[in-house]
Amino acid sequence: MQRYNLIRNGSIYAVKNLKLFSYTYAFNVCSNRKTVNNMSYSAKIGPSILSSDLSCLGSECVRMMECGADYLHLDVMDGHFVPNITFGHPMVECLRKTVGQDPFFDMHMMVSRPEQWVKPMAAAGASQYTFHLETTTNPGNLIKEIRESGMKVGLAIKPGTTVEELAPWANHIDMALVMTVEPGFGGQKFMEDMMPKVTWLRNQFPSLDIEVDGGVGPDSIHKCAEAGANMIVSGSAVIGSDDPRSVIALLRTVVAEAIQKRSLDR
Ligand SMILES: O=C(CO)[C@@H](O)[C@H](O)COP(=O)(O)O
Ligand SMILES: [Fe+2]
Repeated sequence: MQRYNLIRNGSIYAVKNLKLFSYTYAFNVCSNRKTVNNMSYSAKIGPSILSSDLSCLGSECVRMMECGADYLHLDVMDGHFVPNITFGHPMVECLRKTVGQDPFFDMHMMVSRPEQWVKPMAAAGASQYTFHLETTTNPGNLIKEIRESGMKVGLAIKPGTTVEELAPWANHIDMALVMTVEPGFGGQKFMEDMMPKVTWLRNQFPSLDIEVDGGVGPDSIHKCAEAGANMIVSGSAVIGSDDPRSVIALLRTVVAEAIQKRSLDR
């Protein structure tokens, strides 16, 4: 019942924007892509597999891709930067063999000394290396090392870190990650008070991929989309659902509609 209501709300939102839909049909939410007004990002949903049965990670990754995920968000925790431990590059190597070369692996590196895992993660098949600004004194050098290893660069900030601290690096990275929970555990409550960071980043850097992570699901996606996030990590809301395909589709539709609206408002 709850899912039905949310989807209905999504439809009401679409009807309100019917006028926008008519003359932008060529690049509407069906293609999930727009390139007008120098904005070139799209809505992407990346399930966090942290909430899945960890003894079945390979099949869970395959299942998420089959349910329409755009990418996979893999949470690496070292028990030092965060009070929890997950897995490292050997697991990524196994997952890559299981899912094949296509799925995009966004590595959320919740580790101290992220420099030490760049090369092993690249060799294991990681697509993007998202490190925390709080963990290094030399982000510029780390960004360079990640690029030289052939991966995309993501830069994450914890709730207590200001977005102004991230800003000097924004033109040098592929994606900014605004954490919407304290990193360390899945299933926490979404922190709505992080949304001004997303809004600020979207205004300052109109083409940047902006990811939100933590407590994001059908109840919080409208806030994220309106603020300007386009890469959506969702763990328990997707993995714990009886119908992950519908949840992924709903999240993507809400974000795609917000992107389209923003492009036309400019
Ligand atoms: O990085 C983290 C937590 O530290 C996240 O990726 C969570 O694992 C997302 O799970 P939900 O909050 O959506 O359940
Ligand atoms: Fe994460």
